[in-house]
Amino acid sequence: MVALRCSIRMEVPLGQTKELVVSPDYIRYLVRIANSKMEANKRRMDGFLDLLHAKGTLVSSKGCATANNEPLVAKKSKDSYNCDADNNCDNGFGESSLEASYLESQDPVLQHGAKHGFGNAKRLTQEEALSTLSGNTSHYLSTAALEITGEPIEKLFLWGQSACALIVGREHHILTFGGFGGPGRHARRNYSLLLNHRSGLLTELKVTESPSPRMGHTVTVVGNDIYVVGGRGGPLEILNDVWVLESTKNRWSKVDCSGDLLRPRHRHAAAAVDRKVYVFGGLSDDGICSCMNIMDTESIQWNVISSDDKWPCARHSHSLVPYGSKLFMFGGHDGQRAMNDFCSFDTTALKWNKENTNGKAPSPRFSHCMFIYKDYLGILGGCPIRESSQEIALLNLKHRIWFYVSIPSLSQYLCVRSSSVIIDDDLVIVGGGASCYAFGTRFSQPIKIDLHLLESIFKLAYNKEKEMAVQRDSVLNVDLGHEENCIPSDNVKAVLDTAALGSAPLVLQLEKKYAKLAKDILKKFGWLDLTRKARVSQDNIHVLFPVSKTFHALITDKDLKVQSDDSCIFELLSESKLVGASISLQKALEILLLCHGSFLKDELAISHKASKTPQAIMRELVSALLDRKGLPCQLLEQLPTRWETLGDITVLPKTCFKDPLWESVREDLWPLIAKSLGAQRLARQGKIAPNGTRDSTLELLVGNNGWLTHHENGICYSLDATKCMFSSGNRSEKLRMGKLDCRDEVVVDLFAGIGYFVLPFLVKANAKLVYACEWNPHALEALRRNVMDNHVADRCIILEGDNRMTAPKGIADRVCLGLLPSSECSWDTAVRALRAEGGMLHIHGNVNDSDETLWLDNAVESISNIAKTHGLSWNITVEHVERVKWYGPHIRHLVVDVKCRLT
Ligand SMILES: C[S@@+](CC[C@H](N)C(=O)[O-])C[C@H]1O[C@@H](n2cnc3c(N)ncnc32)[C@H](O)[C@@H]1O
Repeated sequence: MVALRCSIRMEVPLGQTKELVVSPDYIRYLVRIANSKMEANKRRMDGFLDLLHAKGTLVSSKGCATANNEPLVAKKSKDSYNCDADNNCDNGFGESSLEASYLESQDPVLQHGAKHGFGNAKRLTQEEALSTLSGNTSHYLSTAALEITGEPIEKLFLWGQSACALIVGREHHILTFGGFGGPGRHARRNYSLLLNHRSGLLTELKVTESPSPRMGHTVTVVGNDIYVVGGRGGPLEILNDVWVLESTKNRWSKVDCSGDLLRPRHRHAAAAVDRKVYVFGGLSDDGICSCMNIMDTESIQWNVISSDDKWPCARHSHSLVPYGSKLFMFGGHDGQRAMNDFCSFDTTALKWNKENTNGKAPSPRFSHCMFIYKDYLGILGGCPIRESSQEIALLNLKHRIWFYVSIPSLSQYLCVRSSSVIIDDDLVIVGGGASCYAFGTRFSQPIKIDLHLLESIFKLAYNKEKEMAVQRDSVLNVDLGHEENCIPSDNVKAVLDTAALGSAPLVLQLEKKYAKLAKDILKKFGWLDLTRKARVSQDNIHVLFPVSKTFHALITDKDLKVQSDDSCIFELLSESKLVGASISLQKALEILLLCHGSFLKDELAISHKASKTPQAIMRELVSALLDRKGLPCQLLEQLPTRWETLGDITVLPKTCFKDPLWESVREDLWPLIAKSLGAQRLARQGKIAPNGTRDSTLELLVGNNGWLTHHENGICYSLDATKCMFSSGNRSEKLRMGKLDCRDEVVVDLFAGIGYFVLPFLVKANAKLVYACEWNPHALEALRRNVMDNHVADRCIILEGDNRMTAPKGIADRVCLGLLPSSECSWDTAVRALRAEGGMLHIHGNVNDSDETLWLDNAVESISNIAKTHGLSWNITVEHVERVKWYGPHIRHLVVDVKCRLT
């Protein structure tokens, strides 16, 4: 049967073997509708993109679900999800812009928002994590994308693979087997890969025999052996075979099992305890399984355990992990919906139990990852993709409390059908991805998450929870009245539980009648925190004064005694007497105590603090650093107020951190800046070198290498940003070139670079052929990669060397001359490249705004003269002038489209 998938859940049958079931007219009708919908969709997307540009708010935004946050799910049949992908999508707009010139401080269009991922490749210190916590932000754990060397990273672009930890030599590695995806045409795979998560080295295990290609199988470690069970080799090939890899011998061998054999299945879950592999659930040809099959790896025998009333329901795409003699199971899909039940299987009693836990249980999901790290069980990712995809749900197995650690950068990775492996303190996530009809297939890069702070985070979260419970029970009032010589207890009620108040900003709450008096005293002694506002409480009875920590410390000092017989205090309570009166600090404190004050956390300030901008976070962190190092706070004026992102590198403008004093703290500084901006890698822009190769002088501040992939206008540009420039200011011009219709044209780009215009000509304008001239070896390396990555290499001829020597002659319909400040050196070459009948030249140049007419006249005249000297009788006209961007004060980057026609 051939059908047209015309929307997510609707299919239109078109034909079956040797027979059309609809008329050709009907097919034409469908194609017409489909095309007009695609057109309408494109217009909407273009409009959306333009709006984002106009608002200057284009930020990196990866990993999306549908509008209602439901996953886009492919259903093969009514009641099963046995599709090859859990379908969700990437919106393809993972881009932002980088400005390479003077414009970085001038053009508001380029003032794109900051990147809001909070991933951080650096291992946080405990101190940093704690300060982050007390700052009330919840981004505690650092994530880092693994930089893969050895085998191409595409080999790891798989989902439905399975992985485990394996010791090779003395080092732990990750072994991953099978899965769907891989380099070239995606397919089910059967290669075994070894990944060193520290060095990023990826190698393929050379094995003589191997299980057949598959996905949705399991990989389970038993001692030194690794067992692969079942999986799906194809729509009609559901498997139940068992293979073992003897890690010491690099040999896979098929296990000849006996006993109550496993029904063929995929998307089951497996875990091992005491040399037995336990398999639960999965999808079989007969439906979803609910049995527990146990394979004893010593007797090589399968057993099935029958269900009882506590038996969990049938499911697939769930997860199972061993912990002592127990197996914990979470989530999965029962054919109707995603689940979030959490139960355990006791491998000694062979019984299932529903687990009782405290705190909010993780949201329902399937195809997620689950792991055990020390006494924590963690869950992350899975379908449906929603906000919770940016956090790890953690269960403290001792206290049985769920808590959550938010890692916003996780949203960049599709942790769907991925594998998670714990090695030491690292959680490594390999594989995973999804496909959706609208945006195609996307695979996740391998990442690692440093878990070493988990214990501290739990303790803090736990204490905070306790503290909130204490607050809820209003037990914070500490009575001071028991002390000798103190004012009687009914006179003084101050909330003084310092530990409970922690480091939060405080307010002193007083009845309104004491407001004026208290304010005067607080002001007089500098205890009022002037950065926050005093306000009336919600009950309208009290006034809340923001107070400094010093004041809180003074008033909670044990030695503070209020002299009840000191009549002067009561006299001073009269406002008129206080004004101008000279009172001691001791007396001032005593008066305030008499006002029945209580200390509360300043919830308003806390909530403001929680939503701090990256600028504010940066200022706070750097200010503390300057303080620690004894550097002047005036340096704060050199903090950047804006930045750009290029691929995953956050690029600061070249104007920031200029003072040489910053050099002395650079080791501490750059990681802090990266942290405040949520950047994986950080760089500072340099001037584009005014040399023939227009070299980048971008300085990498955090990160090891400058290679990145930047997406713009639906094209992916890879480059080493420390070697080659990338001007986002030219974006509109790239768009304009991409909008041309070049399908019958031969184009020559005389200054191809990494493919700035070559790619729009090929990918968007569908040029028949593009000759790309370039002489910079770094740009050439990127260009070669980019034409491959954008699948246009077959229509691009790369000519290495000086275009004046290499450019073809008499064949071009269009020539692009994208060199600044001037491309005049190759105008002659451009004219000679055009066909004898003429064509179009796109001439770039930097032009003083008062000289524009002069420049245009000069261009037309020069091209006419050059044509004449080559015996070409052309009529030369200016078709269009594009003002691309301001390059410097009064200097514009212009492009003139010069049309050359045979007269
Ligand atoms: C980087 S792009 C220019 C992009 C942008 N319009 C600008 O200049 O700001 C220019 C490229 O042309 C290359 N180039 C300059 N002169 C060249 C020549 N005579 N032959 C071949 N390539 C050349 C440089 O190596 C560089 O990669």
